[in-house]
Amino acid sequence: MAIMKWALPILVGGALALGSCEEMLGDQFAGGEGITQTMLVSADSDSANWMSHGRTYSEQRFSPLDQINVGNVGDLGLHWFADLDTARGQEATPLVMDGKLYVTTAWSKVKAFDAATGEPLWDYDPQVPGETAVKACCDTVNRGLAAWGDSLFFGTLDGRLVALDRGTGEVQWETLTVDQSQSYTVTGAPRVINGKVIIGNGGAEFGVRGYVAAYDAESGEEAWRFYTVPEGTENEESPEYLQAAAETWNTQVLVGSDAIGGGGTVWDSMAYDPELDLLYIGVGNGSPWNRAYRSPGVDGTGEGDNLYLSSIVAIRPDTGEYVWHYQTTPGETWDYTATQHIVLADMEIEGEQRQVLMQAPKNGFFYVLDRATGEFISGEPYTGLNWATGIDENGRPIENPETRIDKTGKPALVLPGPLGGHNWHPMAYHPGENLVYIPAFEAGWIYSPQANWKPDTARGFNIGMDMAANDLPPDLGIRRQVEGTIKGMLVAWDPVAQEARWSVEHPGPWNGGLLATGGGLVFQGNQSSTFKAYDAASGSELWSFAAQTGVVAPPISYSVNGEQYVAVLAGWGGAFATSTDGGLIDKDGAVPNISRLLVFKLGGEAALPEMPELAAMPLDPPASRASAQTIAAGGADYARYCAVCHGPAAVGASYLPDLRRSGALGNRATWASIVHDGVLTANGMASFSDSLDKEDVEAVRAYVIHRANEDKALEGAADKVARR
Ligand SMILES: O=C(O)c1cc(C(=O)O)c2c(n1)C(=O)C(=O)c1cc(C(=O)O)[nH]c1-2
Ligand SMILES: [Ca+2]
Repeated sequence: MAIMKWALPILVGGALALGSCEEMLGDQFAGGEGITQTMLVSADSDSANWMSHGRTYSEQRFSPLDQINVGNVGDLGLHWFADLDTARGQEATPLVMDGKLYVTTAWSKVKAFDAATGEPLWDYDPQVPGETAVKACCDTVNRGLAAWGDSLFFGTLDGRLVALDRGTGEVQWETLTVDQSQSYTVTGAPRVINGKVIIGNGGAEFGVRGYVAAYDAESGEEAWRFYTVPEGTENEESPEYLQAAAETWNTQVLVGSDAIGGGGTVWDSMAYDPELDLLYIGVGNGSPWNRAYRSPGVDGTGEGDNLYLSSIVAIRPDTGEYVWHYQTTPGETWDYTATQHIVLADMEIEGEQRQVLMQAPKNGFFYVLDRATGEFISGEPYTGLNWATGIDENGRPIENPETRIDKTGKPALVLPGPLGGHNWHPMAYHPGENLVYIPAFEAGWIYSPQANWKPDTARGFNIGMDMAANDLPPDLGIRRQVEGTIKGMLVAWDPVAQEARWSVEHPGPWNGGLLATGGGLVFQGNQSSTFKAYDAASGSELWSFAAQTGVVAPPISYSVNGEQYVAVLAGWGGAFATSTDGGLIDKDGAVPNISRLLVFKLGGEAALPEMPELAAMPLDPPASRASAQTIAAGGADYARYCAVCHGPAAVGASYLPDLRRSGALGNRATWASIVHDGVLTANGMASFSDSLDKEDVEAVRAYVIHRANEDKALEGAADKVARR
C-alpha cells in the first residue's frame, strides 16, 4: 500500500506569496458602473471579462480571446500566484470584472486581487463553524460567485447567502437560506437574473428535501422557493407540478416521524435563456438512494419515477413557476444526479436549426434536449455504463434489470458508480468546433441494499446501502486489479453525431473542469498535478505546467489592457478525494493539496517555490486485541459514519486524517473525547454522540486498530508498488 502522510505548510491569515508585480492597470468599465442585465445578456461580446459562473448565461465556458493560441501556447508561463489559507478542495470559478479577480475558496471564503498583478485587494471569511463539515457529503468546497450591480453574492457551507460590496468586501446583507437543524449545505455558485439571486443547496445523502430559491439582490428578501420533490401532503391547493410529482411516489414515506426529505437537491448547475426566459436547474439524486426504502410499492420493492429526481427542470426566473422537465433517470437508485453542468447552444441537427440544452449527467448518457420544450432529441453513452442498454425514442432509459437493486434486493456492480461518469467539473463548449469537452471517468461501485435499514438524521449517510460493500481487502493484487478498472478521460464530444471526435486518457478519474478558447485551445488541470493545454480540434497536448497539486477547478480566461491571462485554482479535493480509498487514489501517486490561485500569460516568468518535502509516516498501530464481534460491529458503524471522510476500510485519503495513523488510536479515553465528546469540533470533527454511544465509539477504535494491523503487514510491499 502506498501509505504516505503529507506534511504541508498550511498558511493562516491569508498569507500570500506573489509572483511578479506590475503596475495597476486601468478600469475596463467606463464610469465603473455596476453589472446590469444587459451586460449579462451580452456577456459573450465582452471578451475581457468573466462576469458570471459559466461566463455567459448559456454557461459555455468559451472565451473568444485568441492572443494565446495553438501557435504560441508553448510560451505560456506563470505570471502571478497566490497561496490560499485553506487546504481542502478548491473548486471555484473566479470572476473577473474591471481588471479585478474575485474567487471563493474552500470553507466559503472570498478573495479579491488585481487581475493583472496579483496584488491582494481584500478578503472575506464568513466564519463557517468547523463542525459544518460533518453535513457536507463531499468536502468543504465552494464553486463560486455571482455579480450584480456593485455586489458579489455567494453561498456559505452552513447555508447563508451573502452579498458583499465588490469594491471593499464589506457585507451588504446576509440571509439564511436553509433550516440549519437539518443537513443542508451550500456549495454551488448563485446566478443572478434580472436582480434576483438564485441559489440551491445540497444534502441528499443525509435526508433533506431539495429546492432552489430566489432572493432580491438589493434587500436579500426571499422572492420564491421551488421544491423539486413532494412533501407528501399534497392536495388540490398544492402547486400542480408537485401534485404531479406526488403521483410518482409512495408519499407515505415522506411524512411521519421517521420521514426523510426525498432528496432532489439543486447543488450545482443552472443555465438561463434570456429569449425564452427559462431558467434551467439540474436536480439531484433521491434520499435515500435505495428506492425500496424511499418509495416502496406493495411488494416492498422500489416503485415509481419519483419526479423530479435526476431531472432538468425549466422554470420562470421571475416567479419560480414550473414550465417543463426531463427526467434522465426515472426511479433513480444509484445517486445518479442531473446536477451536472448544463450548456446551451444552437446547432443544426438533421437539417433543422435547434435551440438545444446539453448535459452529461452522472448516469453516463450525453443528452441533447430541445430547450424550448424539453423534448428529447438524442442520448448516447459518453463513458462506460451497464445500468441501461440505451434510451428509447421517448427518452426513457432501457434498464438492465440486474442493476435494479431496489427491485432485486441483491448487490450489483454498476457502472457508473455514485460519482458518475462525470461529476460537477464543468465541461466547455467550442462553438467553432461544435464540440463539448467532457471531464469524464469510469469508476464502478457495488450497490448493496442494506437490510433492515433505518434513517438516522443526526449523523452519517442515509442512503439505504451497505457502505462497507466496496471495502477492498488487504490484498495488494486485488487492490491493483480494482485500480486498473478506474480511469479518467478528456472527451471531445460531437453533440450532433453523438460520438467522441477525440479523447485523451488520464491515469486518475478526478480531473479538472474545462475552458475552451478562441485561440483553438482547451485547458484542463488534472489529478496528476499538472495543468495542460490541448489543441481543441485534435486533442494534441501543446503545453503542460507542473502545478505541484491535484487540480479539479475549471480555468477561466480574461484580458486586462489588451493582454490575455488564463487563471485556475489549484488544490486537490471534492468527493473522490475525501470518500475514496486512499489506496486507489495512490494509483497515480498520492495527490497533495497545495491550494493556490495560478495566473498565466505569454512570457510569464514567475516560479512556484520548491515542492515541499512530503514526509511518509510508517504505520505503527497498537496490537489488535478486540473480539471479532466487536471489530465487525465497529466496522459497520465505521462504514456508515466515518468512511465518507476518512476513507473506506479506514484507508485514509490524502488530506483528511488517516485514522490508522491517529495519535488517539492507542488511547481509549482520547479517542472517545474526540469521536463522542467532540473536542475537535472546531476543526471539523463533530461529536457523534447522537448516533454512537461510548461502546460503539470504542468498537470503531477496535476496528481501525484491526485494519491498521492488517495494512501494516502489507506496507513494505505496498511502497514499491504504489511509488512506481
Ligand atoms: O446530493 C447532494 O445534495 C449532493 C451535494 C454535493 C455537493 O453539494 O457538493 C455533491 C453530491 N451530492 C454528489 O452526489 C457528488 O457526487 C458530489 C461531488 C462533489 C464535489 O464537490 O466533489 N459534491 C457533490
Ligand atoms: Ca448526491
